[in-house]
Amino acid sequence: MTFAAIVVAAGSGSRAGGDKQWRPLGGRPVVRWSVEALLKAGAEEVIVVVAADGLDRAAEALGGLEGWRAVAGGAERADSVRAGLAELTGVADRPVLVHDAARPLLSADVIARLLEALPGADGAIAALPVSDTLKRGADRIEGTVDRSGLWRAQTPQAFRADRLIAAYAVRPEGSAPTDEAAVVERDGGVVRLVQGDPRLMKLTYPEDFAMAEALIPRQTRVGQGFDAHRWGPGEEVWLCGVSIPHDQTLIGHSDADAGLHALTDAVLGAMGDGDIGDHFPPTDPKWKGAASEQFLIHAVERLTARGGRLVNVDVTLICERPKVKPHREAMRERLAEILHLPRDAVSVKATTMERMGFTGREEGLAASALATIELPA
Ligand SMILES: Nc1ccn([C@@H]2O[C@H](COP(=O)(O)OP(=O)(O)OP(=O)(O)O)[C@@H](O)[C@H]2O)c(=O)n1
Ligand SMILES: C[C@](O)(CO)[C@H](O)COP(=O)(O)O
Repeated sequence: MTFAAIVVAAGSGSRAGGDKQWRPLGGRPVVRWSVEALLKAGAEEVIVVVAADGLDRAAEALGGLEGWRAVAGGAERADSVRAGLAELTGVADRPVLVHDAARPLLSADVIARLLEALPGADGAIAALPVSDTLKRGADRIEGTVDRSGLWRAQTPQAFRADRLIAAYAVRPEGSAPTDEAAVVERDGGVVRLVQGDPRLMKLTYPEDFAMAEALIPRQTRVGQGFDAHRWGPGEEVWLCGVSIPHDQTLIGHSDADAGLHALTDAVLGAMGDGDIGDHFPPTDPKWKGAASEQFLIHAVERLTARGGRLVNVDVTLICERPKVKPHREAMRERLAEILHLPRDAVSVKATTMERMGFTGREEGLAASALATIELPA
């Protein structure tokens, strides 16, 4: 079924500390989640209603998406919805879904349920039955409210466009309606209740962001990295971010910390984001003698920008000498610091090759690493 959508994002978000629609959630601006979900579900046009000074921010937050346009809203939510309705094009009896940008975790299932429920009614809204006992009062209980038949209204709320426009055209005295269903009910319309979704929670208070982050569906991925460097004359070697006195050093364009290089590749690998050479070409003089920590930090920053997080890392150093064990805890501590991980999520191990191969002959040292990450699905 074809439909249009209005995403209202013109509020000030004062209870959340301001500007909640532009804040990142799982690596994407809050407003982008719903616009993407509606476009993916087949919305022919999505009108995004923003504050008068928010048009540039909308362009930035929704860059790369097609099928939406922004329009300035008003002082009350109802004014913003009216501004969105005025912008609609297309057939008058087409369904329109009105949705709060502040409810980012919108699923295709909820959209489908609303569109299925609409024929034969004036509207349908996503809602959840009240499941807690309800009390009335201020600092002490004045009564217990019967919760049977009570629902918590969510958005989207779906209507035939012409029906909603007609209902909003009536402007009775009194406080502004807080949702579309109230407007259509007041106008004598029949509005159906459709099963909502707890994940459609409205971001209202600062603490709601942590809750929403936890509700984002994530996929777990594993990346692997391997690196080797040749031994040469020197007095110290850098391994996993720690300097170890030694009678040789590892030769490389940077500080040749093979442990950090393998780990950087493991993080990039888990993201499908190329390898360390793509991001820090060895031909670039900028990286000559560079501390390899910055390569790993860069990889983790790219992960964070995509809304991802590291779960654990595991590095194996392969060499006959130096003995790694005396430095292992310092390496774990340094990696835990760089990666903002608890120590028990960081493992550093070492093995010899029993004098076999290039590490056994002490021509070079090798390192292999695994990284587990979580990315928004
Ligand atoms: N004049 C307004 C007021 C609200 N909204 C939108 O309506 C949705 C639900 O409103 P609410 O969560 O209450 O947002 P704010 O009004 O922004 O929050 P607050 O009351 O804390 O300032 C939000 O997506 C908000 O951007 C809007 O488009 N125009
Ligand atoms: C529309 C709404 O999300 C339904 O629950 C809600 O009424 C909007 O929030 P507000 O705080 O009342 O503006």
